[in-house]
Amino acid sequence: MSTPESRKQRLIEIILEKSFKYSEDPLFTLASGKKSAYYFNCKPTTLNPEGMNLIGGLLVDMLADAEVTAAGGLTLGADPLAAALAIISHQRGKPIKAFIVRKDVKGHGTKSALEGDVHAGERVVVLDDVITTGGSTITAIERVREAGLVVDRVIALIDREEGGRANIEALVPRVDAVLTRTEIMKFYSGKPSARP
Ligand SMILES: O=P(O)(O)OC[C@H]1O[C@H](OP(=O)(O)OP(=O)(O)O)[C@H](O)[C@@H]1O
Ligand SMILES: O=C(O)c1cc(=O)[nH]c(=O)[nH]1
Repeated sequence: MSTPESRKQRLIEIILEKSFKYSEDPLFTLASGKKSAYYFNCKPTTLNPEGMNLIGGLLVDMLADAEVTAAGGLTLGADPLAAALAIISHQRGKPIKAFIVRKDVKGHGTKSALEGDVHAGERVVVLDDVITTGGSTITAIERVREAGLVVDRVIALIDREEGGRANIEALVPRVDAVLTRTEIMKFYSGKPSARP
């Protein structure tokens, strides 16, 4: 039978196989403008059927005691996480709705910043696939609050452990990560010289 630890272990394997990239020349440019020799392109994991199923289950476990009605974050990284959580939470009998925070407020029609069946006063989780500086997550938190929702906590798939978590903790009481960079890199078998 699978345990949360064995499911996390399998998720790490998928991330290392599909999402971890290393390059010293050229370096990756990050959302914050920082440069890095490594990059987690999470989409091949978060859009993978097994990856989605594992992520949805792990998020449901992490939210077992949370009184929240919905989860979502800044598009695009958060979207597959929110969808996976919505489906698995429904299957487990405690549904958590998905929502999407637009990068740009829609210029016509509803002119909305948030998409989904969410309403002012609801208690929600803000998701992100990666936290580096926390800037993207903080943008999502601000938009969510502007819409009148209450942020219960933040959950990221991967915390790169570069200070972003502390930046978010200044705004939200609780910030969790499914995995940290350290937990993932323990299982990286690339050249030692290529370790971030
Ligand atoms: O903590 P930060 O310094 O903000 O960096 C992390 C953010 O960077 C990536 O988003 P990106 O801007 O690449 O957008 P995408 O998800 O639309 O690809 C990732 O999905 C996080 O949201
Ligand atoms: O900081 C970022 O922009 C970033 C880092 C990373 O590893 N993965 C990602 O999607 N974004």
